[in-house]
Amino acid sequence: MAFDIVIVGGGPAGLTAAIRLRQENPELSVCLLEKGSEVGAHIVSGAVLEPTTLAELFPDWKERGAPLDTPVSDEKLLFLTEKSALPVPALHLLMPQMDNRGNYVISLGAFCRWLGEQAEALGVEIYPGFAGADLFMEGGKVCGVITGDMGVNRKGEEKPDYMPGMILRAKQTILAEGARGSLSKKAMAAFDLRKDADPQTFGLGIKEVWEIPAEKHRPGFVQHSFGWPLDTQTYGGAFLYHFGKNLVSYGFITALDYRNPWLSPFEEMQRTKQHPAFREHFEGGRRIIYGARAISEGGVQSLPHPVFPGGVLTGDCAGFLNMPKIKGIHTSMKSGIIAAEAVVDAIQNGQSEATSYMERLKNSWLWKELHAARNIRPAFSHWGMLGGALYSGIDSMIFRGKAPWTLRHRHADNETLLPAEQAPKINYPKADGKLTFNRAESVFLSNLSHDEDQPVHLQVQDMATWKATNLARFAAPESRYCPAGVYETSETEELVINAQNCVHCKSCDIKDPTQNINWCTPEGSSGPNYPSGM
Ligand SMILES: Cc1cc2nc3c(=O)[nH]c(=O)nc-3n(C[C@H](O)[C@H](O)[C@H](O)COP(=O)(O)OP(=O)(O)OC[C@H]3O[C@@H](n4cnc5c(N)ncnc54)[C@H](O)[C@@H]3O)c2cc1C
Ligand code: SF4
Repeated sequence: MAFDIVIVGGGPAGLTAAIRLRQENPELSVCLLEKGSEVGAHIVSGAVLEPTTLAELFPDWKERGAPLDTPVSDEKLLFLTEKSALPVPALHLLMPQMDNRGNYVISLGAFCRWLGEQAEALGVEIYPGFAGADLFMEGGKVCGVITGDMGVNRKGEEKPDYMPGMILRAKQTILAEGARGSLSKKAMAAFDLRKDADPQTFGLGIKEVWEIPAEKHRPGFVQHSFGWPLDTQTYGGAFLYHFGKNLVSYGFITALDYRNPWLSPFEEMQRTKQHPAFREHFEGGRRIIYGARAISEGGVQSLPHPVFPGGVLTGDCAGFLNMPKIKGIHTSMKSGIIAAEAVVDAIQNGQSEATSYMERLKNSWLWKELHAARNIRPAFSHWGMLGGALYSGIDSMIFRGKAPWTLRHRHADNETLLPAEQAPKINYPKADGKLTFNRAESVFLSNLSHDEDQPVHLQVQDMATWKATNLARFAAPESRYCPAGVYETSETEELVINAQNCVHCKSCDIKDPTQNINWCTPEGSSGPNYPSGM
């Protein structure tokens, strides 16, 4: 099949790019692939939306019925100790990036479904349930993508319902796969796009949605925390947003450059709910959805060159997220708009590379915003939690993001673990089944579908390396960082992979110490089926 443009990924970046392409030139044929069973099925986010880019895309978004129903009404940033919570005073002055006035708490899944409808109304062809499994290369150039085979058994043999992958040819391919995209990783390696960039650094966001009693619901209330339970060298914290009809979105982000291999992001997330500042929000409620996803935290200094022969990178797969704001929706959407305009330009001028993308990015508010935010995340890696918090106050209030230096990211996340014997073990409390839960009960709420009789999509290249490094040196850290309990160590010290539980967060691809685990796309439609509240 041949199109002018193929987009891989139906998140905010890909859908926005699709819409802008057709707004710019309704003659262009645009196809969008989404590996989830429908648009929104694999989407995980907080999500507080800054509506700036949406207003650029559709100035009449209100009349079009965009699902932005809960304006932010009140917000708090708390520094937690084990028993107490200190609110950061004069928040908007000290940390202007945390100012959420004018923003909305949304379900990003519902928002993406709405964007999908807008795209289809403009003539974009959306194919949910189809994963982009490989880049289609010809003459050193990306000429489209190849979708995954369907109907292959665990041994790699064809089943009766076998359907080979399709080649979708395109003049330009827009990769919009979100953090640690599998095709984006291939494109970055094939064209050496990261050669001038700092290592990308990621966080793992784990999230639950709760339904709580109406009398306790405070629509638009936003709370963030830092400090306890993480140690002072680990970056991260919790968020809690009241939205929709008696819903609360609660989650915890743990930076994946953490050092202690005994740390479990899932357990950190569970135990934070027991803190008095969070606990009260869940009392009398019930947990209805669970999910997890990596985010790209590195900022502007970790961005790869986003243009390659035949295509571009947009959104979180490049790393357009503003970490101090904990926001990547409006930035991903903006990169989608800019990418679309550059791609239209390239096609109209018969160019194979959308060379104007970089220049357009550099002239945009997106670049200014990311540039101003660039030193805050690395400050926490350099000076720990308190030093980082102090630096971020100084950077925001005195330098206003214009400090004449740029702090670098020195390590990739897979390089930071200490040997297990040099790190303190962490005793996590047992789940109580009411407020806190174990992984198996949690993954049940991700509504997974995954045919077990298909090739394992978590490819461990070399089991001997796993034994010598992961098991012997780091005490099998994947059994703790995987939020879905996919990895277990058997009694005979073999690695067991429960691939059917994978929620596609991509943390194993990022954090595995020797980069021995490669996350590949499973059959289309596999994975979570998050409902609209997510
Ligand atoms: C827990 C958490 C909380 C967050 N909170 C906020 C917040 O409050 N505000 C905010 O602005 N941002 C927040 N973010 C960040 C925000 O969600 C992301 O920055 C944003 O969703 C990135 O958009 P994207 O389109 O680049 O990628 P994604 O949203 O990740 O979408 C990528 C899509 O591509 C699909 N895909 C991937 N690979 C393939 C493939 N090979 N073939 C086919 N389909 C593919 C995926 O299934 C997915 O649907 C949060 C993120 C997390 C994880
Ligand atoms: S197997 Fe990997 S990608 Fe899947 S849920 Fe676990 S850590 Fe995430």
